[in-house]
Amino acid sequence: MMKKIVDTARQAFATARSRSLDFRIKQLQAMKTMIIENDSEIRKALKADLHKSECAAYSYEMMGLLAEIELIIDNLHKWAAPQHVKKNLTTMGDDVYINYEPLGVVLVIGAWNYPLVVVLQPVVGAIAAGNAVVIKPSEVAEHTAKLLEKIVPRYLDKELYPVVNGGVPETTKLLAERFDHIFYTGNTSVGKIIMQAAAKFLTPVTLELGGKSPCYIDKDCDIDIASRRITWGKFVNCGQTCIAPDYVLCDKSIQGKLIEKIKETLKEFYGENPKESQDYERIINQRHFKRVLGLLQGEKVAIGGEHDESSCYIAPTVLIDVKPNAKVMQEEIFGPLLPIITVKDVDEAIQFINQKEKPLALYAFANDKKIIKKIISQTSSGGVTGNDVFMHFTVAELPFGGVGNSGIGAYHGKHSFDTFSHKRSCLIKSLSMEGVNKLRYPPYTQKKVDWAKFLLMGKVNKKKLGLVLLPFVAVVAAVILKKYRWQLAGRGLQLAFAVQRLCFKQDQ
Ligand SMILES: NC(=O)c1ccc[n+]([C@@H]2O[C@H](COP(=O)([O-])OP(=O)(O)OC[C@H]3O[C@@H](n4cnc5c(N)ncnc54)[C@H](O)[C@@H]3O)[C@@H](O)[C@H]2O)c1
Ligand SMILES: CCCCCCC=O
Repeated sequence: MMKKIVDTARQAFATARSRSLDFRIKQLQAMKTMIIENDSEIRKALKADLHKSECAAYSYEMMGLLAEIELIIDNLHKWAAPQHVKKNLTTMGDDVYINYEPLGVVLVIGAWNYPLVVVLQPVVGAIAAGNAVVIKPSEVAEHTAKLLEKIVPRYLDKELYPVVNGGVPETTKLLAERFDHIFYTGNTSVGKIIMQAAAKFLTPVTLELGGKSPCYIDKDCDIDIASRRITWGKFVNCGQTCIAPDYVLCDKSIQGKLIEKIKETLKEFYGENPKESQDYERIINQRHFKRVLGLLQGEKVAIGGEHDESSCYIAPTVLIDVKPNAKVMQEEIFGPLLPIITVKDVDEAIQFINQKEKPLALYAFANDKKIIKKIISQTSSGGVTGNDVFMHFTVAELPFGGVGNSGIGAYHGKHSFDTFSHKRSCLIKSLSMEGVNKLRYPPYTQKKVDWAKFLLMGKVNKKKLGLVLLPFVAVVAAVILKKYRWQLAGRGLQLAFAVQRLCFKQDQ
């Protein structure tokens, strides 16, 4: 069955219909219509999967997707146009450009936490670049996965963009097929499985993974503002956001104030009891509920800690005086627990961050921008936001992706188009001017090498460059001295060529 789906997509790609820019734009417009016409079904599915409110479903999933589609539609002609490049003296008369061409059949595998946008946003980029795309939503967000399987074929070309649902066995079968690119969003261990499967066919991969994204708060900082921004970023979607601040690093002297402000903010955001708030999501399933709860064991709870297994509810929870070797510090939390670890200064924070795998995001709050710049220059992460959370993710011009353990490659906006395109180097020469090519044909002489150096690399010693230019200077001088122009020009040229020959001979 998987073979048939992939073969059909490949045959459809071979018809070349997905290469036409008009076709791509029509498909993207159809996807936009799909989201608008199925607005309420999408919101219902997201509610059923993660208890997302109607507003959250729109703001965190649909809006970003619609904005991405519009951005791509508006810019596609410009991005897809051949890009002419700077030429050297030997290619001056040629047509030299980069041609953006589709890769072929792409596999997009999505995760469950933002099950609409993390599946469809890469698909938008892949369609824009002219590919066929096999779409594999996460089975863990089953309502959204089923909805996508139902609605995508109603709007998009069925052969070029099939939706395949299923769990590990189905994905394993899909991965046995040959693709021209695999774009995977999910955890790091499965990322390694994907890369291994891709290696069999030398298929390039984009791996959008996760990790423990640190959040440093300098003691000289507006704690009130920092707490509000961090509380939002940590607890939105019940902590199940790839770029959520995973843990806080701060001076012990501000820990108390931080707790107090986070408590106040939680009350403002979710009321006295977050369980009753329509804006507070749930853990995706019992397996993840148990995993997250397991990370709480033995820790000092400063805020929250309440939970209810039957509804997969875990209250926004803050842990204090957490030891660096605690269980909660060994894996990405991906749930509503915020450990605070105290450090004595920014240098200790940097050291702490650098001892761990490179994270997907990094946050730093400080009044003094130099401290933020210092952290940026002495650490590495997929992206950084200073004095806020998430914001680098929202700028389409910035590539979104990880580094090291948090991922390979990036997407969003033009970066998505690039990810799913092959940049083909093209040069078209005329069949005339064969004389110029003598330089590259045997028999080779030092004179030819010197000319090649000059023409290709612009490499010539100043003395020699002066001599090369001498004939032209002589001509100009002769023109100025109108009276003797032809005689002088002739003599000048003769003289210059004689000196030049002498010079090249000496070098050989
Ligand atoms: N970088 C990003 O953009 C981004 C976005 C969302 C989530 N994430 C990360 O994803 C992780 C959470 O997602 P998850 O991994 O739990 O999602 P998941 O369980 O939905 O898995 C992701 C996909 O991998 C497939 N899969 C699972 N096991 C597999 C296997 N053994 N072989 C082949 N395919 C398999 C699933 O079918 C699914 O489609 C977190 O680490 C989070 O940080 C990253
Ligand atoms: C507003 C943040 C959305 C992030 C979605 C991708 C990561 O989980």
